[in-house]
Amino acid sequence: MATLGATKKHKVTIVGSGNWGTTMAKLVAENVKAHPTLYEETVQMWVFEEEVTIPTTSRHYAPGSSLANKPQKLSQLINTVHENIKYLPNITLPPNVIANPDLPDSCKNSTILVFVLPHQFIPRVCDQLVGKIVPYARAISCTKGVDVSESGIKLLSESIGMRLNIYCGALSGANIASEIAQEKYSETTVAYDPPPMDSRNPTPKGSPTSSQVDLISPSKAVPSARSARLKALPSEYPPLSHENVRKLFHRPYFHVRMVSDVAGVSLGGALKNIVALAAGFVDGLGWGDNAKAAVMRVGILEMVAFGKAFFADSVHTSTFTEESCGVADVVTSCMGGRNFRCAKMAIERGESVFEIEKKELNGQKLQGTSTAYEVNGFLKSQGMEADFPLFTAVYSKHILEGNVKPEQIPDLIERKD
Ligand SMILES: NC(=O)C1=CN([C@@H]2O[C@H](COP(=O)(O)OP(=O)(O)OC[C@H]3O[C@@H](n4cnc5c(N)ncnc54)[C@H](O)[C@@H]3O)[C@@H](O)[C@H]2O)C=CC1
Ligand SMILES: O=C(CO)COP(=O)(O)O
Repeated sequence: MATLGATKKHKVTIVGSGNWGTTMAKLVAENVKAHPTLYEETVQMWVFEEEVTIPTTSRHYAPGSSLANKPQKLSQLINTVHENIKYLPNITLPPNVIANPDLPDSCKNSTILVFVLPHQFIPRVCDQLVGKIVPYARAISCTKGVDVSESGIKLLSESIGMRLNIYCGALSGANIASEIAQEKYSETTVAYDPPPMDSRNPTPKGSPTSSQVDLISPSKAVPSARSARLKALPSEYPPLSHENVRKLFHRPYFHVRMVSDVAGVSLGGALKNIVALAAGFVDGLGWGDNAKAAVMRVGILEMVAFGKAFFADSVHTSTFTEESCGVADVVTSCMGGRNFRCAKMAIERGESVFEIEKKELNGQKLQGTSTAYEVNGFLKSQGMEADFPLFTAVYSKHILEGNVKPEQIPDLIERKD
């Protein structure tokens, strides 16, 4: 897409700086540098500030220095050594990543906000940004989870969009962050359904009209959520077409497929974390690959069924089967994801997943446990727990602590018809 007439460039902020957040900052910073007509050269990365001490195993540990063994602010350390030694150790960040602990300041005048936070922190972070961002900003949610409240279930993209009155797409895929940070090949799916006023493309045949698209419309699952009117992206900025959004994320080692199914992409990433816990439980019992495959098969069916039941108007089933954010993410997460690894360790050591998370993840957060809890609460409210036996079994075992033993999973997920 040509940038003819554009006099401004997009400013990008990564909202989050964990394992995936820092990896995102790295690859986006590489891309803004590669596309200087579209994007400003520096990328802000909001850091939830904490004090860290450089571990003796770090390449930045200098025994005699005044900073050795002294707690330092994580944001300052990142800007000094160009590494997030706590959440993404041993990976050098490009110098155009600027760590910033001040949330509104990090997002000031940014036209693109990339949300990469554990999902439980999204509401509070968004609330702090209300009125502090440009009204025509656009967001992409890279977070995996859902937002369940008394009013129903929302995708995180919906939740971010509604809280901030902006458009929000989603990025999700078979994406173990540490592999991507090391520039090992992987694929991802970016769902971005740009309003025609952003893309400045002639509206393709069969597409919704401008007046339909410039509303943030909640899915049917949230009947009471409000709709908000989007503010057009000023014409001084390059259009946010699929092509230009792709340029922000695509790297030679990180291949992006653009789609329009925001609901499918968001749901796949959220629900696969429940499946990964189940895979960890059966692996922890020493049951081997066949058991894991059985759990994955049932989990994928429940993911599709969940989309059809609660997001029927928006989800395309093919997103789960054809794109990286569906089956491929289930596979990688059930082989090496944190949810899988912690669930497996929990069974092997006879401890709860929560204890393992605290002991083993050094501040990183699991999303499967809270998602299992939230999805179960929603299913219960719909009287549909029995329709999702795998999601229900994971919740029963690990949130209610011992109602169900992992050995019971095969019987619980067996179809009764
Ligand atoms: N790590 C991975 O391989 C991948 C992660 N994701 C998703 O990305 C999202 C973010 O995960 P990661 O970047 O891996 O984070 P992480 O789990 O590595 O780190 C936790 C982050 O939460 C922050 N934090 C702690 N307390 C906070 C608070 N009160 N308010 C705000 N932030 C707080 C910490 O500073 C840290 O940045 C999750 O939804 C995850 O499922 C998606 C794909 C890959
Ligand atoms: O989402 C992921 C891989 O795509 C990472 O999953 P975990 O959070 O379980 O590590």
